[in-house]
Amino acid sequence: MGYLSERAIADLRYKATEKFTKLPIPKLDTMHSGDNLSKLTNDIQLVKRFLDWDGYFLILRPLMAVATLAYLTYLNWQLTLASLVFIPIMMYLTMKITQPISNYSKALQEELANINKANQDILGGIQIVKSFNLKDRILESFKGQVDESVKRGRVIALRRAILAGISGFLTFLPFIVSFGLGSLLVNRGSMSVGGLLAFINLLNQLSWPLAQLPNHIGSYKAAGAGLDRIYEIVDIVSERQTGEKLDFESENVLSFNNVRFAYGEKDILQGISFHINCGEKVALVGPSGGGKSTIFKLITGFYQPYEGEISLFNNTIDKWKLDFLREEIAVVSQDTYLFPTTIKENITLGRNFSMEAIIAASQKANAHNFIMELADGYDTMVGERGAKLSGGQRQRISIARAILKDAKLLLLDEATSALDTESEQMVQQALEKAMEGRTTMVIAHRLSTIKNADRILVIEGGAVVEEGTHEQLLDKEGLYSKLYNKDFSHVDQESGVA
Ligand SMILES: Nc1ncnc2c1ncn2[C@@H]1O[C@H](COP(=O)(O)OP(=O)(O)OP(=O)(O)O)[C@@H](O)[C@H]1O
Repeated sequence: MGYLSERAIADLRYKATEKFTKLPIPKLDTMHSGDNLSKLTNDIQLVKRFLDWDGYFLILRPLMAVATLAYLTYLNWQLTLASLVFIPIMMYLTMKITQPISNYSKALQEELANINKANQDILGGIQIVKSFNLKDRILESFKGQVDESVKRGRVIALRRAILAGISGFLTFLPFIVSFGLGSLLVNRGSMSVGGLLAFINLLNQLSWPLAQLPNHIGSYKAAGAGLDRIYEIVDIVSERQTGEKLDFESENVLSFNNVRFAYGEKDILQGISFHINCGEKVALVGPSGGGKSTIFKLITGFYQPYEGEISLFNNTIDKWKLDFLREEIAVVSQDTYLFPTTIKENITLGRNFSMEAIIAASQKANAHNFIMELADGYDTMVGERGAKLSGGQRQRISIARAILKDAKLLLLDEATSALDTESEQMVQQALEKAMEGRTTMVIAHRLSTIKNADRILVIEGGAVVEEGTHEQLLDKEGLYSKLYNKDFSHVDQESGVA
């Protein structure tokens, strides 16, 4: 049973974790990682406890009871019948009392998941909690959740305790009956003292397993509730796995044709059309919330469905197998995620590259020098989420990653977070190197990137409202010119670029 339980739990863990890698991003947007982790730990633990312990007894004890019952009947069927008259009552009460345990267990597991969520929010936002002095407020609401989980746990404990009491009492009754009735039979000479003692001894082998049954049934119900919650993930329909590996060689790298998209009820893209040819650098600019990042999310196939047509490398996105398509798209996003491992592994992401190639990519990304200054160079551990590196260093690592990937299409989301001037320049140079000779779409926040682009798309309210080069757009005196005058004209004057 131990072997089977370990295997089953490992399979369940793998199945749930694998599912997470296949979940559609819109679905993941609606889930909380604290709840997900709770399912992978607390709920799986419930199932494990049942398989390790109660499952075994749930099979063994009824078998023992049946075998014992057969032998008791053989010894003296009248005494057996009289002693076991209480068993159906016990069974009935057990069923009645354990019935709601699975619902209570589910409620308890949900409350434990809420506690996990709160823990994760507190730990993830610990600097905000401290700097905004949120400690008391947060702990107060956390205490409320803990108290609620205790309340729900107590309801289950109370049911189990009542059950244990009733079953303990009812399993005692057969002994009283068999002692009383058995003594009469011995007096009458229709049973020997030895026979009665053997009967009572055996009766113990029947009533003890039956007395334990409610506990095992309670655990079975709780495990079922845990399993239900795990299957809430496993049963979600995966992201599309169909499609083909098509040819990446194409002059027409990317095109949107009248694309409309909504997050749920909220319309975001209102019929966007544009195309990018091989080798072009196109900058997306426009007011916050206009839909620039949403365009990236559609290109990588993260969000569906949409209206209109999106083509990559001359084929509509639905013809591509997404895994293959993503091989040739490199994304550098604003919030760089680094895994808690070495710098080298964060750049290669587990793929096989020669050290020369890794160094060359890091040099282009302006990262090599700072990496070599670290105690363990490329083998330096970066800490959770890259906590041991500065914001600019993290960005350069993610640029090195993208350069090494050497994908045909680069999607860059320039960071808006403030970096000091030197770090900013380093990142800027790294981005320019990454874009060299590569088809690039960049959500641009820096004037130099915008000016270097072959074309600029101005996005507002989910539509391309202007398109052209920097000079052409300034001449139009439209939205771009307004944005430029508001955000950048002073930069040009200071740097003497204009
Ligand atoms: N996952 C999501 N679910 C629901 N709404 C979303 C989601 N992501 C973005 N939005 C909404 O879609 C709109 C467009 O967001 P998007 O991130 O594409 O804008 P953006 O132009 O990139 O903005 P910014 O320049 O501030 O990054 C916003 O109103 C935003 O609130």
